[in-house]
Amino acid sequence: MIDIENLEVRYGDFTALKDINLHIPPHSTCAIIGPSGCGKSTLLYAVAGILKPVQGRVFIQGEPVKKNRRETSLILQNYGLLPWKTLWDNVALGLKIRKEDKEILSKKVEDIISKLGLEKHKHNYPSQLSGGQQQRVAIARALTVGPDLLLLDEPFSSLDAISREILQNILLQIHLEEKMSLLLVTHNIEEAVYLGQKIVIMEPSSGRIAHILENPHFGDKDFREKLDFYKTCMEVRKLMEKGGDIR
Ligand SMILES: Nc1ncnc2c1ncn2[C@@H]1O[C@H](COP(=O)(O)OP(=O)(O)OP(=O)(O)O)[C@@H](O)[C@H]1O
Repeated sequence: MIDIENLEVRYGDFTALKDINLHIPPHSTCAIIGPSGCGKSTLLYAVAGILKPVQGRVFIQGEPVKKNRRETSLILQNYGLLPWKTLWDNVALGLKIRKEDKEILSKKVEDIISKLGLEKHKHNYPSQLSGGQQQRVAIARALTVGPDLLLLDEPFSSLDAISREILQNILLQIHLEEKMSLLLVTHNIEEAVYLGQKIVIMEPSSGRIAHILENPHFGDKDFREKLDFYKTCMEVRKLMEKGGDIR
């Protein structure tokens, strides 16, 4: 699905990413974790085609990455909802832009609103919704266009622990049902371990990957209640604490 080869990204003279090599197979998930400023969002934006590398390449499904790839959906931290549009219209936005047939659009929007448990609020505006509901709307909007790759930048960082877990469950369910690949940036170890089939740990400040961990327990909806979950969280924590020493 995603192949990153020797990627280097700079902001002016500052090197934000260096020597990034990563393979993410089709229909799989990957969580990128590391301290603030280590380059997580930069990596996500390079995969989204928003940032151009100075060296190296990113391929999606064998094609060099380009901005506005139709089958890639990006969800940002601030949800990106239009405050003057209702929940229904916000969800419909991507399909309207693509000039989808009205009847098909309506059916797709209703289906996804129902899947994400938002029916009761469909005529409300974003300001009338909680943070968790707004995040669900952002996910619903991203899903209407049928992406094969969903990119998420700290999607649940502003939510309380329970709302966060509910949305993580929804995301896992959608991934398991629709087989869409997920690439997720997070600060949160539990989130990375629950949602990452592959967990990429970034070095604190060199812009490099410190470690890539395969997560054999990924996909178990009850994983959080199992000892292996805590063991994997501890493993990630230790690797993060070792920081630059682990390469
Ligand atoms: N537009 C920019 N111009 C210059 N430097 C930037 C720019 N955007 C990010 N950086 C720098 O690049 C580095 C990586 O930033 P990035 O946002 O990718 O980190 P991050 O790991 O996502 O951080 P956070 O967890 O705080 O969101 C940081 O040192 C940051 O200061």
